[in-house]
Amino acid sequence: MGIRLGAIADDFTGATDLANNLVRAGMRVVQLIDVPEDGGYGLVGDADAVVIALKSRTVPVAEAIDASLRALAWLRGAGAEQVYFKYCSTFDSTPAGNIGPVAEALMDALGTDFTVATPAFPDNGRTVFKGHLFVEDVLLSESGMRDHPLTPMTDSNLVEVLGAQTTRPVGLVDHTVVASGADAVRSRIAELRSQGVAFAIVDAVSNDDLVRLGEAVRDLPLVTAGSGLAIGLPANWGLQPSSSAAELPTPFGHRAIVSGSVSTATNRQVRAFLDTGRPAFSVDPLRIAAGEDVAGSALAFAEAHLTDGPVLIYSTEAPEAVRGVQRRIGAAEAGELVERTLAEVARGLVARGVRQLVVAGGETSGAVVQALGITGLRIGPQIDPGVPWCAATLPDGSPVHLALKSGNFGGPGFFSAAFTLLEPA
Ligand SMILES: Nc1ncnc2c1ncn2[C@@H]1O[C@H](COP(=O)(O)OP(=O)(O)OP(=O)(O)O)[C@@H](O)[C@H]1O
Ligand SMILES: O=C(O)[C@@H](O)C(=O)CO
Repeated sequence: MGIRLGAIADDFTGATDLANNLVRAGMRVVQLIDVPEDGGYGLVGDADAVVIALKSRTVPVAEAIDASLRALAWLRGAGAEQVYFKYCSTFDSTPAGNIGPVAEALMDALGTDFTVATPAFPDNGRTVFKGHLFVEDVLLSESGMRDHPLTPMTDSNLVEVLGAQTTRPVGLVDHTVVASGADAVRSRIAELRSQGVAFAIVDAVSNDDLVRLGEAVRDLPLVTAGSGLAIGLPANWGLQPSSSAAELPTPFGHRAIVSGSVSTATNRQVRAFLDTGRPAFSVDPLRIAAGEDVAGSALAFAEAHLTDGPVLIYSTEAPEAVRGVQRRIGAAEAGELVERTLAEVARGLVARGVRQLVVAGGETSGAVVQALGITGLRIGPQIDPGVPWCAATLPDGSPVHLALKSGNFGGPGFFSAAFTLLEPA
């Protein structure tokens, strides 16, 4: 039997976020890092859903389309009955894309003329009302996303934002319809379709809205969304929440955290961890740029402290300090140097017996997972909304537990809470 749902996520931590919501709603899920070469269908096992993690959010449009179509072909080969294109709950994109152009390419490949779009994820404060996206209590355009270096979001009206990225008409299924139930949503979709509308932004302010929407989109070959819509889909295959969907092997080994995220939530989490007095090593990008062996120093520090871990290795700094570094050595250069160093640190930690590793930051997670040679993740229990523990196998065959945290996810005590969750009850 093939998989039920095949998903394509435009970044690493976003893929884990989606997989987490599917698991919580009852699906067994495998997350793959990029499209497997040479088939690789053996990785699927007994999974109900496969999420392929791409790094396509901010690459040139043609590259994003190409990677997404390769992922689609693989998922269809695995038997996917429905396809889910996952983007960020803050709709991270520019007028050039990549959400609109990728969605259009997937629609064409699937031979469908219509899909829905909603980044709503109420558990993390993302809601859509009258087509406008809110982050907690403020409009997207008034949130921190307005200053994002790559995808500044200065318009909260998603009908307009998506409209600028696609040649096809964009409509709205508004909240009065969603609140009336799945049949009302289906009727509205039929009406929009008859008017030649190709995309419908769908309002959702609660999990109940997403469950109703999930039921309504049962027969669409393609859905596009943040991770929120995932809570409404497994029931379409008769699957119900069950703790066995999130079972992972027993964890062992040393514990560490690698944080290259510079987001507000991670800054708070690093401060809270430092306040506990546990061992922590700060990675300074300027020392890396000066040619010092910062990874070596970090690993020497970690080695001395792993037995009283978790140990934190972090480059996380407040925006002011990050801007200062970027002015000195350039944003792209700083990012690359830090990612390379933290990836080397992660490899060294694993070589020193770390088998429970938390990584903070989407780009950082991508660099770490690639450096560790991991090709797939089995999704386990949720630490905080959007962030589960995962189990993976290293190239030498040994197991490792990983938690890949999006920059803005998780409560202040996330780092300590993550390890507590793995302890026997
Ligand atoms: N102190 C620093 N100075 C400059 N750049 C840094 C510093 N620390 C980390 N970086 C870079 O900033 C980028 C952070 O991106 P990353 O995606 O890992 O985290 P994030 O943006 O906070 O989280 P997310 O993308 O999950 O929302 C990386 O390229 C990282 O290498
Ligand atoms: O949807 C979200 O907010 C996250 O899964 C994400 O994509 C962060 O990069």
